[in-house]
Amino acid sequence: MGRMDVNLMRYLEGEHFRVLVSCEMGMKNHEVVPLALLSAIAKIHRGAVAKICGDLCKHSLIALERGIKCDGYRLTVRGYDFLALRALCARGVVGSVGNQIGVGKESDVYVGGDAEFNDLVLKFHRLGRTSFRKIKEKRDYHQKRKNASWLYLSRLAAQKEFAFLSALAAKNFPVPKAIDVCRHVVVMGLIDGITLCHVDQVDDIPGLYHRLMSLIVKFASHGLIHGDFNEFNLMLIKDDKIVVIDFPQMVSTEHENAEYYFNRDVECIRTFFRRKFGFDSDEFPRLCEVKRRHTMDIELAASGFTKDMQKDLNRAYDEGDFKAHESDDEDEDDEEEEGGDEDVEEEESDMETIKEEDEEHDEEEVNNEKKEGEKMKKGLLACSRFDAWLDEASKQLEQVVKIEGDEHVHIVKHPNQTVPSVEEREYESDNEDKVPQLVDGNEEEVNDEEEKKEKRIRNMKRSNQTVGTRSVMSVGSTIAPEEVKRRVTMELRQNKEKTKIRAKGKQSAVSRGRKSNRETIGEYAGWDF
Ligand SMILES: Nc1ncnc2c1ncn2[C@@H]1O[C@H](COP(=O)(O)OP(=O)(O)OP(=O)(O)O)[C@@H](O)[C@H]1O
Repeated sequence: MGRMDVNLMRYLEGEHFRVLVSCEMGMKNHEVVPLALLSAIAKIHRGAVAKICGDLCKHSLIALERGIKCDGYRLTVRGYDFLALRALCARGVVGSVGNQIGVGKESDVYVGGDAEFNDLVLKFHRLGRTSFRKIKEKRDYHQKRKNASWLYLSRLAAQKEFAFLSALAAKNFPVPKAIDVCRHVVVMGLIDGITLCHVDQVDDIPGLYHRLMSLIVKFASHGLIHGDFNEFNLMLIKDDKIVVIDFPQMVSTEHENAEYYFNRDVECIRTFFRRKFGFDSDEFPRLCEVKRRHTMDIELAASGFTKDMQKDLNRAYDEGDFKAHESDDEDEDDEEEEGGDEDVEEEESDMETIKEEDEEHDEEEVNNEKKEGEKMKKGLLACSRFDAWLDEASKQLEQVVKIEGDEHVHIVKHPNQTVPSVEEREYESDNEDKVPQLVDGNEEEVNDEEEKKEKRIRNMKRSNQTVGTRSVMSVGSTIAPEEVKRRVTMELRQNKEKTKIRAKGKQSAVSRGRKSNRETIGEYAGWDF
């Protein structure tokens, strides 16, 4: 029994714990949590999560598991301990962790201290650890809660113990003081004594025997049967007083096997006294003789620790089976209806926020798609307008060719064109060469005479028509208008046929990652225990 090494906690940053919590959340529904899901839950970039996971793996807080269908991380026992301790530290309940003082079948018990260094006990429930490896063969995604997790069972055990400790202390039963519970850790008062199994000498053996039998009767009169009342779960303190430290299988006196459990408890004590102290007594209580005065069993049943939880836990204790709370369909329905504690609610709300954000993201995408669609529409519209314009232009071109005949010149009038001023006209005539012209490589072949003719006609037209400088088109080209039209339409068609450019490299990976995240999160049916 050594010391718990918690030094590492000092060096872990907020993001480390964020990823740890995400792993815990992911493990509610998954056997292993894929990196993509971790990143989605933690809302940290996948690259950063991968780095953090590397750190956490190095310190055995999580472990990378390679599955048949997918690789992913699982929270280790140490990681779960750290999560609970951190939360308890944050609450100001725990200030230090010391030596291990006890190790049971289903728990590790450490002595610790609060912020003022007052002694306390930290009991880490480890339910299912004995058969933990069994599940490895079937490691893969959970089917709802078909495969129980040790996280669930350990947490249940801790909740139950805390609920019972608090209730029993309130009725003046000799039990440790219940301080707090977080995940699988119960914080309770330290009992300064030794377990009965280690006691070799007692001053008043019959007195101790009677005190123990009275305690069994007191439990029964409150409607409870301990179920595991033996020398390992009893501690002897100053003045030979007894403290009960563990009650994993406490049942109601209304239980169908109540008598059997009651007699078993009585027999345990009788056998122990006979074996250890050679003390035998014919006086021992019987359940039928006990008068029931309180209904603690009913109160405890209503304390949030539901029947199904109890069933799960008892099966796990009885069978020592990791999959103990794997339930048949009927049970599962019940659990889904009844299950739910504060922690779960918190995590559900966490998940809801994640879902909401995802929905927002979806909406954004839909909006983006709409926008893109509109853009495309506009593009197409522009295209059809362009086609129309092209037809119009080519018609006009043909007309020009017809009208001008061998003059080769035409002036197009634009509806928005205004009549240029005299100065403009003079300037234009002076800078005729600078006017944008549609020309081709055969321009040199145009002889001076033709140029003069053009100028003459242009001046003539200007004097009669409303013409602007920018509307001037000089057709000195030898390319046939049909050919121009053909080339332009061909170019247009080619543009249309161009395949959509796909995002490649990093950008593509990011969008693929987001898509797969959404799909993975979509698999959740909410936290269901
Ligand atoms: N409040 C406490 N104060 C002092 N010691 C404690 C306290 N609780 C537990 N221990 C020590 O830890 C040991 C194990 O505790 P406990 O019996 O509760 O664990 P367990 O896992 O339920 O054990 P098992 O199921 O094997 O009986 C005890 O034998 C006792 O020595």
